[in-house]
Amino acid sequence: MDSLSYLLLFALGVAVLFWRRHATRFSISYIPGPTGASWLVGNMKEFAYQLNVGDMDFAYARQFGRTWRMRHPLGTDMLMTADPKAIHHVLQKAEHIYVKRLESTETARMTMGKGLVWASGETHARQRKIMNPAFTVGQIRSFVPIFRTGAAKLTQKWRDEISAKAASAEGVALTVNRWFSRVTIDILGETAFDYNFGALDNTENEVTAAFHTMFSDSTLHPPAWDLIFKRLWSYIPQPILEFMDYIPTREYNRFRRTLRVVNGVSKQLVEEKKAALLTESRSSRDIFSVLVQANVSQDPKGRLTDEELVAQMATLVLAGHITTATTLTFLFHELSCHQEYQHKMREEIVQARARLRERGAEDFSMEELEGMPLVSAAVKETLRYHPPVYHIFRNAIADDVLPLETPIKSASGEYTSEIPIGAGQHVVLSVCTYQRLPEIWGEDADQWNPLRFVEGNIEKESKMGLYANLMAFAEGNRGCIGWRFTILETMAIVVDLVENFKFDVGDEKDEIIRRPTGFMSAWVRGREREGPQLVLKVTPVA
Ligand code: HEM
Repeated sequence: MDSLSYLLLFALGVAVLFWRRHATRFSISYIPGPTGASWLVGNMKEFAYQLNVGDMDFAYARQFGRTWRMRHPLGTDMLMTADPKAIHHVLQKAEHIYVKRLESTETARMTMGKGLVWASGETHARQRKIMNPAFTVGQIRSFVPIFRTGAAKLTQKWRDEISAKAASAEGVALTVNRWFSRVTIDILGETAFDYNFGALDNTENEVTAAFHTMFSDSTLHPPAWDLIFKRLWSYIPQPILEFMDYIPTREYNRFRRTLRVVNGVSKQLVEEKKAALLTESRSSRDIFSVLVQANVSQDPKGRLTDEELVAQMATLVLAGHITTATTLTFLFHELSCHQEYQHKMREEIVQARARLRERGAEDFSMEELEGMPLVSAAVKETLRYHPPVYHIFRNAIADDVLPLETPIKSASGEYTSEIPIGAGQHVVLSVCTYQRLPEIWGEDADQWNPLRFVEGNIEKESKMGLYANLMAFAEGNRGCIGWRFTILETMAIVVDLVENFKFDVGDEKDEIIRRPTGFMSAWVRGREREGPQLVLKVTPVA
């Protein structure tokens, strides 16, 4: 497309936007929120450029309460909420009204293809029905040995690395986030396709190389024109939006390059697996085999096409590895800052290992991993305090009334627990703020304290989300399909690493910040040029 076409598309979008804006009978401009934003970009620069993910939300929640308004580009309003009742309504009760924004689904299409994260409506229901059997408790249980093998391999790699660098009692500095990316991608290869990506063995693996820093290369510090351009997507018909595949900018080039590499590998694997399933007598348990089996047992209309099968693989590799690697990164950052807790966790694991030996068992089962209270609490608390998906974006496709637990001042000045919502209204669920509400998590909600999950009654008192009262995995029909997978995988890795190594802060001077790169990621303040990193001092435990 040439520049004139872009301009026409832009003008068309602006015209539609104005038409929609004037046509709507609903306005949320009475809801308190920051003032002084530019008409063109709204508060979106502040939103996308915050130094530390969540700082902006926490400040506004303190100033305006659990629900506030922000300006979107071109003079429109966006509703932000951390109110549990509103979140539950959007994701569960009225999820048919609050659908994913085109901006999110198009980004998903460009990065993962037309798989589960992209799909909506009936296509989503059909895809999800076929994907669900691959994520049952029984299926995840069968993956535990793979998680443990990945963890053992990482442990051995670190031992080799440390010996090569002549370990001293002081330990050796390792850039742990890169290793977490590699181990999680290898585990996904094994569990999803029964395939070895070889990321732990080979730093130059094409898939890991494509993913490495993809989001920071593409989404960190978006230019103003892109923020405005994205605002128009909701008003452009979807088939026209697919022309964005030809836009030659940093973000879109990077997405295309990564999807090309991942699709190349996925296509080859899909062909190989389909052929193997026809000839092999044993039934494989990897996700792809389960998918193909579930697919053939469906009536033809309900089946996934080959293109959709390839897209599911790219979806799982992307959605499944970056999020888990991020959780591991922040968990070990916190453990290195909380030595006492780390020490207690190690004792818990050593005792569990002793019980295992007494029984003559070889390795921890799913139940034994889940039965370590301090390990489990550290995983939950990290997902609470550092949720990799910190915002969930939705767009109302019909008029509705949003219920609130905490009332706000209405347009007439009275307090109300209901916000009239017009079709087309953007709603952002602030997961990071909900997970810091002192009324739910306690007065120390602004601190990483896993003991709240050991001593408190959080999970009994409230029933939000898929796991531990957290919104980190969302909920409803679009809630994370991989939540059990990631919890068990994280525990399996943490147990091995904490049993074998002691973790200390790499450099006391480093301030670790959470940059907004699609998912949040760990960076060192002042050294942003070096990309996402967490360097820790790692010392083998005798
Ligand atoms: C700490 C790790 C993870 C976190 C925090 C996380 C979080 C989320 C969230 C919040 C959503 C809903 C997004 C929305 O509705 O806008 C989601 C959806 C999804 N997640 Fe995860 N996820 C994690 C790990 C995984 C893993 C390991 C897999 C796969 C192996 C996975 C696969 C998916 C898929 C396919 C969806 C789309 C589900 C649908 O729309 O039906 N995730 N995840």
